[in-house]
Amino acid sequence: MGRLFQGAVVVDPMTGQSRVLDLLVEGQMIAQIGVDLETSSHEVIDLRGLHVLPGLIDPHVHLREPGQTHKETIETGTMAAAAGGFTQICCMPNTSPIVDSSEWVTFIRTTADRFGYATVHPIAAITKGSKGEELTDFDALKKAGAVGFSDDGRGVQSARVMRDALMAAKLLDLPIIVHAEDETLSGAGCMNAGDVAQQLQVPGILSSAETVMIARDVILAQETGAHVHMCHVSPEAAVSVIRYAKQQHVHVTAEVTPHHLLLTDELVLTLGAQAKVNPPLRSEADRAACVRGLLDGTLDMVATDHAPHTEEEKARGLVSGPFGFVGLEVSFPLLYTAFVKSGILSLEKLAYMMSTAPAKHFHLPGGRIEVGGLADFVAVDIAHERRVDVARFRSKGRNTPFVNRMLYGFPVMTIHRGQTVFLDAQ
Ligand SMILES: NC(=O)N[C@@H](CC(=O)O)C(=O)O
Ligand SMILES: [Zn+2]
Repeated sequence: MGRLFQGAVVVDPMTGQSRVLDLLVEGQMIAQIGVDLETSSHEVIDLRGLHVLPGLIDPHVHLREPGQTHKETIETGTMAAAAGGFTQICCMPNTSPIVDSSEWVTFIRTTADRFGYATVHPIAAITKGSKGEELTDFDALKKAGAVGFSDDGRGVQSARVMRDALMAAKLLDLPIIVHAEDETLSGAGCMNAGDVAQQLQVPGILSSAETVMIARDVILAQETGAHVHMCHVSPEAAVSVIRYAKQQHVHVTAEVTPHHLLLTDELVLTLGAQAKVNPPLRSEADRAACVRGLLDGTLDMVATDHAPHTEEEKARGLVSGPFGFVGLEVSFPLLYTAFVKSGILSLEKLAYMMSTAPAKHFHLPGGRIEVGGLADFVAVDIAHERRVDVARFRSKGRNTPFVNRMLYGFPVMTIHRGQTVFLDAQ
C-alpha cells in the first residue's frame, strides 16, 4: 500500500509547467505520477486546491547546535524548516564550538536524521575556530558529509588564506561559501552606512565592506578555477561584480535573502534592533538591484539566512544586540506574495530558485518531482491570506521584521522522504 496524494497542481520548475496530477508515494520514493491514478489499494490524501512544489532547499541556516541551544536546536530548527516547506537545509558552522572537525559534522547529520523533519547538510568551517588563519581538514570534513566550507558570521580577512582554501576546495569539487566582509571597513557598524545611520547617529557598515571582498574572491576564484558561492548578497555594486564575473565565466554562484529583496534601512527607524541583520538592510537602490539580479539570474538562489536569537538578546538594542532574523517559516509566503502574486515572477521560477538551483549548485538530491526521485515535496495554499503569527513558530526564534504581515502561500503539508513532517492544524 502506498500513499496517493491526489489532485494538487504539481509545479515543475524544470519545464516551467504546472498541471493537476496525482503522486503515488511508496516508502521514501515517488513511484508514479499521473492523471487519475488508481486509488483502491492506497491511502488517499486529498490535495485539491493546493499547489505542490519540490521540497524547498535552504543553503544558509543557523541551527545554533552545538552550544547555543537557548536560541535554537537541531530539533526546533528542522521543525521550523518543515513548517516552512523546506525538506533540506545547509547549516552554518558558527556554533559553539565552531564546526571545524568531522565529529561535529557527523553529530549534526545524525541528530537531524534521528528527528527526521528535514535533511541537514552541514557546511564546515574554512579555518580552525573560524579564526581566519589555519585551514581545517577539508578531506576529512567532506568524508563526514560537509557540502561546502564557510567561516560565515565572519569574513576571511586574509586573501592568502582564501586563495589556499579555494585551491583545497577545488580538489574536492566543493564550494567555498563566502561571508563577504572586510572588517577594516565594516568596523563596529550596526546598520547600513547612509542617511538613516547618520540621522540615528549610530556607526554604519559600508557597502564596500561587502563588495570589495566579493570582488577579491571572484578574482581568486577565476585564478584558481574553484567554485565560490556568495552568501546573502546585498549592495548594488556587489550584484554588478557578480554579473561581470559570470560574463567572464568565473565559477561563481550567489544567494539573496527575502529581507534584502523586500526591505530597506528605513525600517531601522521604526523597528530598531528587530531590523538589525548582517549584511545590513541597505538602500532602495540596493534592494531594487537585488531583485533585478534575481530576475536576470545573476543571483542564483534564495537563502533565508535563518538566524534565531532570543528576545532578551535582541532587547539589548540596535547598537549592542545581535545581528539576524529568523526566516524558515516565512520565506516562501513572503516571496510568493511579493513576486508571484504580483506577476513579477512565475511560481515555477520561484520553485527553481528555492529548490532546484540550490540542489544543482550544492550537488544535493531533490529539487524536482520525478518518478524514482525522493518523495520530498510541499503543498502550499495560494488561495488564502494568513498573518505571520510568531507565536505559532516552531523555531525558538521570534526575531522577524515581518511579524504580522498578511501573506499568501503558506505551506499546508510537508512530505520528507515519504513521511508527513508538517501538517497545518488550522
Ligand atoms: N546574518 C546575521 O545577521 N547573523 C548570522 C551570521 C551570518 O549569517 O553572517 C548569525 O549567525 O546570527
Ligand atoms: Zn553571513
